Amino acid sequence: MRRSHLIAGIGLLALILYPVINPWQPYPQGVMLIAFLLAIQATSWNIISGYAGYISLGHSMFLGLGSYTAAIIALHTGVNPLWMAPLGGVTAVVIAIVFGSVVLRTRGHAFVIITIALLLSAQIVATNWDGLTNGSDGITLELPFWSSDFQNIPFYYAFLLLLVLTVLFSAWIARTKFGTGLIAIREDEGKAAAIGVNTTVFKILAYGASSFFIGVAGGVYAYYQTFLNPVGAFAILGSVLIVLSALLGGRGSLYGPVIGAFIVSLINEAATVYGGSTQSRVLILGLILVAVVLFLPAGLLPTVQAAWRKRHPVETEYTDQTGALSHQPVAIVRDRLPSASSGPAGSLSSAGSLSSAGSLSSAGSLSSAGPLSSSAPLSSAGPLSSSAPLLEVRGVTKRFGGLVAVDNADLTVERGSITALIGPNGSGKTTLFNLITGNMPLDSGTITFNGKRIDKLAPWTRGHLGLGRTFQVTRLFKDMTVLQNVVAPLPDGRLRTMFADAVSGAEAARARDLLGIVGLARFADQRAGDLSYGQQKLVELAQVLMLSPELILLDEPAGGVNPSLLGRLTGVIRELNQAGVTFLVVEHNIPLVLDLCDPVHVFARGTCIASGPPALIREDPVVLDAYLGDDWRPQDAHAQ
Ligand SMILES: Nc1ncnc2c1ncn2[C@@H]1O[C@H](COP(=O)(O)OP(=O)(O)OP(=O)(O)O)[C@@H](O)[C@H]1O
Repeated sequence: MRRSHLIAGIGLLALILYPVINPWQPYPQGVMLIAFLLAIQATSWNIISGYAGYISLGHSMFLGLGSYTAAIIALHTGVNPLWMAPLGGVTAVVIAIVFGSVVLRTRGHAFVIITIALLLSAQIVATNWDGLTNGSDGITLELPFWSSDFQNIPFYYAFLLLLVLTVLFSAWIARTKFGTGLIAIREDEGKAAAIGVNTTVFKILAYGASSFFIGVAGGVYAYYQTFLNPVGAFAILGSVLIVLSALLGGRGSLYGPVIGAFIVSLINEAATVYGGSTQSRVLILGLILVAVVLFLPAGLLPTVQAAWRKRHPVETEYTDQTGALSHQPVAIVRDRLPSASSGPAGSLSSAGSLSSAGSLSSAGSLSSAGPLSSSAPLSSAGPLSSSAPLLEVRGVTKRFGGLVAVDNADLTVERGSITALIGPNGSGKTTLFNLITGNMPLDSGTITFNGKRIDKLAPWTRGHLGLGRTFQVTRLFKDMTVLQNVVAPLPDGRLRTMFADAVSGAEAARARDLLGIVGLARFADQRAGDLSYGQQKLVELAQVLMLSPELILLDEPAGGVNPSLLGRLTGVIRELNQAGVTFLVVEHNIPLVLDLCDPVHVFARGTCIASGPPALIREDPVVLDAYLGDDWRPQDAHAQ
């Protein structure tokens, strides 16, 4: 990255000096400033479509909105449109946020089509709102007040300045938790919500942020052109050029859209000049688009960077299944948990059990007894003295069409327990997890967490309240590093938290501590997708711990995990439980469940048919029937 910044800095210096060295050449200056304009648009587009993964094919709408705003105000007030350009940015942001709050409810192809519809609607409004826009006759502005001898130079520097600001803005976003959240949304929106990312607000803000500098540039562009009409201002080809630039250069990277925009602008200009007709450029650009999609799906910059990394490999550690075990035995976990002297009653004794001074019913929360590291409380757990259950599910039902996946189910999770939820395949366990964490809405019933009704709350709000979960199949953000994955969760929805540095000192230290607890600290800087499946499960646990959860829902933690790593996993669960974290575990590995959990709830056909300590559950004929007999029905449980 440092090398990229250096090259970008040298390139910028050359661009600043170019008109000084070559002041009397308006044509190349004009070509360059149009390239800057396209780069501003592609870099802005990258925020919503590259970082967050919501592809907009109507982004040139914001250029038109900025142009019209500056032109209309200039026309009515007599002020130079250049000074009105920032208002073009404000208009773009307002429109983006208002419409974004509606259209961002869609995703995939639907979102792409709606953004095109928005662009065309803007064109229709501009054509028909004669009183404001002068309709299809368009608006003619005064010529620039400076000499035509160096007419392009002020525009050249204005667009270059805007481009620098846009790139800095985009780089800043990428460094914040907001940026990490956008990438999390792109990679797995459901997972992002589960780790506290308010996906609705993030997407709307990203759409707004992606429009501002385009709107400002639109104001400057109106003055550069001195004429604008609806067809030119809201042209679909403009949007296609933006998308092509970002795809060619490298969507999601910082400098990729800029590089792509420079290339596309030059090809566009060459095709227009040498291609015989302006239509030939459409054909040429279309062919380039096809070639990029087929042969350069990641874009130029990421492909070059990958080739560079291949030629200059960095020594990385081999991440075998047992790599974590061999270097960080479970015992190290104890060292990182609060010692008896580090906090009030309720700390762990050196033996790893509760000291006599504190029990699960002591007034102080174990989590508040002391952080895992000096900076980080393990859990935001409320007072453990409360005798009320931590989680209560009452009469919850969820239907998928005619299938009743969860049928009037009740479930209680006591504070400080490791509660199991077992049952045959398809009995509704994962669906119940999804209902508890808010990944899907329930049809009826109530869910109370820590005395508060949560069944109507968004998944991220439940996360902020202290409800964490892991998934049946790990859902790490595979292209982020292990450390970035662990710092990705957001503990609250405050703007201050959102715009804090993604990997800041104290937080990074806390994340490394948590990785130490699961025995993977030395893999912090490796790509998460390169870890073994079992290691990814452990990273996911560390990730959830960043939210300081009171209750962690583990969906099949042992599934697909090498037996050697399984010992570490259960060891970590026990240690965390002793430090105050409550667990609800869905698991098919029955020996593991009976060893680790108490109580055990048994689910069949969407409802709880038996509950009790493992010794009783092991012997229960109803449970054996539910697992073994296909013809079993819930009423059989009552008949026994
Ligand atoms: N999104 C969905 N749409 C339709 N049906 C679904 C959906 N999710 C789950 N189901 C159905 O609901 C029932 C319960 O599924 P669920 O995944 O909750 O069971 P489970 O007990 O977790 O199973 P397993 O142990 O195999 O993971 C199944 O019949 C499943 O096919």
